[in-house]
Amino acid sequence: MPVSKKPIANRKRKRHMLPSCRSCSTHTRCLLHEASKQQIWKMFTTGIPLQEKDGIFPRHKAPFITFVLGGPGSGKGTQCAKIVETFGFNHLSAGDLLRKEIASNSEYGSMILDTIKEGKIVPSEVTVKLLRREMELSDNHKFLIDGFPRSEENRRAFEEIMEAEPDVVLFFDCPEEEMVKRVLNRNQGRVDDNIDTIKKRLKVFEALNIPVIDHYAKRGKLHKINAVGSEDEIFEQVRPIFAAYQHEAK
Ligand SMILES: Nc1ncnc2c1ncn2[C@@H]1O[C@H](COP(=O)(O)OP(=O)(O)OP(=O)(O)O)[C@@H](O)[C@H]1O
Ligand SMILES: Nc1ccn([C@H]2C[C@H](O)[C@@H](COP(=O)(O)O)O2)c(=O)n1
Ligand SMILES: [Mg+2]
Repeated sequence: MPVSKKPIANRKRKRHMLPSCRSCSTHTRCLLHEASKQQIWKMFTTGIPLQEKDGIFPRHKAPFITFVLGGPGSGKGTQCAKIVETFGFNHLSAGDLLRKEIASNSEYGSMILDTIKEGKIVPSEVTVKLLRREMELSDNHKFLIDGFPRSEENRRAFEEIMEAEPDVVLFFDCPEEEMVKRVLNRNQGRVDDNIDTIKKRLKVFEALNIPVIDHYAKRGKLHKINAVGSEDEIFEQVRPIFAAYQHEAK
């Protein structure tokens, strides 16, 4: 499933619209440039436009963040596609971003591949860095963050690094036997779609993801969806959640 509708070339161009350091003409890393990016992020998460003197193009909208949770094969990606179509969100799948890192032979690629094959969770700083990069490059302030946070460590890292919390958390609640059936029928060539890895992923989901779900339930942010039924039936439970927020998220 594509992570972004925009071609890479356009996304790169957008990054170049960001100001470079005042003291150099390149976009290479330097302390001033890093500070400038920090300012952009601060503004992005607070929604407070920077002043003219900051030398940064102002963005006026605070991000609207939805976390999409559920076990392996519960239908997160399928429902995200429908939410994008109906409500115009930018869909960021943590799993897709990690698989892209593997495919691009990045410095973390082999570690990510080993972790995914084992059904375990990739260290949070890697995943949060990938999400943050996509969010910084996005023109769209409405984000669906699919398959994240997978653990309390993921959740805390996001809150600390991004200085942001989700507005909405969706939980697709699906029985294990249904999830196993769906994953084994998925046929997308994923290295983790085999019975051994699925069993491990289900254990990791119970041990690490359920506490995150409980956390957001206690904070009144969780929307539990019954993930059994046709795709359209499930979407009819999702639709009113975003319809209610549509004004706020615009
Ligand atoms: N309501 C549904 N009924 C039957 N099959 C479904 C339903 N929703 C999705 N599927 C199918 O189940 C499989 C898993 O769905 P999907 O990839 O959306 O799950 P996921 O939660 O994103 O899984 P993962 O965490 O492994 O990425 C896909 O083949 C999808 O077409
Ligand atoms: N926050 C995340 C999300 C995903 N991963 C790894 C481990 C998952 O089993 C795999 C596939 O994710 P999915 O496409 O099923 O959402 O990616 C992770 O480590 N941390
Ligand atoms: Mg998925």
